[in-house]
Amino acid sequence: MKILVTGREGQVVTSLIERAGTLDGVEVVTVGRPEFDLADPASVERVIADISPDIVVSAAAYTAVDLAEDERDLAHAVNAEGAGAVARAAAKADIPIIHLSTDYVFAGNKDGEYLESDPTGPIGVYGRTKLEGERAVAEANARHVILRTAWVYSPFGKNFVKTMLRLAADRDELTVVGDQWGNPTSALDIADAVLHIARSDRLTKGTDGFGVFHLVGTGKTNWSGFARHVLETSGRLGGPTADVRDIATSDYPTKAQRPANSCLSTDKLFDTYGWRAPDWRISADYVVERLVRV
Ligand SMILES: NC(=O)C1=CN([C@@H]2O[C@H](COP(=O)(O)OP(=O)(O)OC[C@H]3O[C@@H](n4cnc5c(N)ncnc54)[C@H](OP(=O)(O)O)[C@@H]3O)[C@@H](O)[C@H]2O)C=CC1
Ligand SMILES: Cc1cn([C@H]2C[C@H](O)[C@@H](COP(=O)(O)OP(=O)(O)O[C@H]3O[C@@H](C)C(=O)[C@@H](O)[C@H]3O)O2)c(=O)[nH]c1=O
Ligand SMILES: [Mg+2]
Repeated sequence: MKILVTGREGQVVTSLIERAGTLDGVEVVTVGRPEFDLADPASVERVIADISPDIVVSAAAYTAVDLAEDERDLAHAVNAEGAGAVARAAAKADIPIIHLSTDYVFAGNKDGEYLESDPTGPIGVYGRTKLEGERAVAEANARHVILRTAWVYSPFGKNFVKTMLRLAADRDELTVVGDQWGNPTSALDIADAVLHIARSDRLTKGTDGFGVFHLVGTGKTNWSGFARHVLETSGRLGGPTADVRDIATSDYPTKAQRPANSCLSTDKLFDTYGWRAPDWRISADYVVERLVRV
């Protein structure tokens, strides 16, 4: 099976290359700039047609949440138009698409976990453009699996875990917001789920495996709880550590507003595909271990 993944150095694409390497009969081909630019729909169509994959995994996106507030047009071109172009090219080739989306499509004012059927209501440009992307994908290709994930970290690229470890190397105390709740998710777990779905009969032969699904680490925390866990594990392994002090969102001004609660229920994915992520602490420990033992 030949899987085309969009993006070259992103967390999810890098994790997919690593995890697919453990499987027989799975080939991952990555595409990225300059030949494949989501802001240039003609390049998207050309490259996907040339490679002629069995399935497309749409993992590339404009992910700079704060910068997106100032670069609305680019974020829209990449996350909405670009995603639509990828799904259209897959439809033309008569193959399914697995597309990555985000918890930031929700407003964050629900009590408890969001279901796939809950109303969306993004409160920032990034979330808004990702929601437009979901709609463009669904419209362009009936054979779509849209995976909303959240708070992604990994040994690769830029992410919150690496930021906390970097800051802890120079400071004794970090201040981190304690009033935004969500589900930390390892990109390596996302890769395992994507490969499981891509190889499942439900996707390749069935008709009930399409739609929107939530895919996040099991268990919830807030950003300060996440940071504290990461730095405790790191300290235990001899890596950088620091105390974490809870602050309020209002004490950490950012350009973009973020949801206060974007915890997602993963029952639909489990019921449909039989896959659930490990407890977020288990996955976080594995990544921290890799990061501090280099
Ligand atoms: N990071 C997170 O916390 C979360 C991410 N998601 C979603 O998951 C998916 C994967 O995220 P993640 O791996 O963390 O993303 P990263 O920010 O690590 O990587 C983004 C990828 O997109 C590529 N890219 C950006 N702009 C373009 C463009 N114009 N044309 C082609 N490629 C482009 C980058 O290319 P290059 O390799 O050249 O830099 C990179 O490979 C995204 O859809 C994201 O919205 C959802 C929830 C949380
Ligand atoms: C670095 C730092 C951040 N923070 C806060 C800011 C923010 O509310 C929270 C997380 O910061 P980040 O900038 O890493 O998070 P952010 O870029 O908002 O992460 C989001 O990225 C996009 C792509 C998604 O799709 C989301 O699921 C989510 O992962 O922590 C602190 O309180 N203290 C700190 O020292
Ligand atoms: Mg320190």
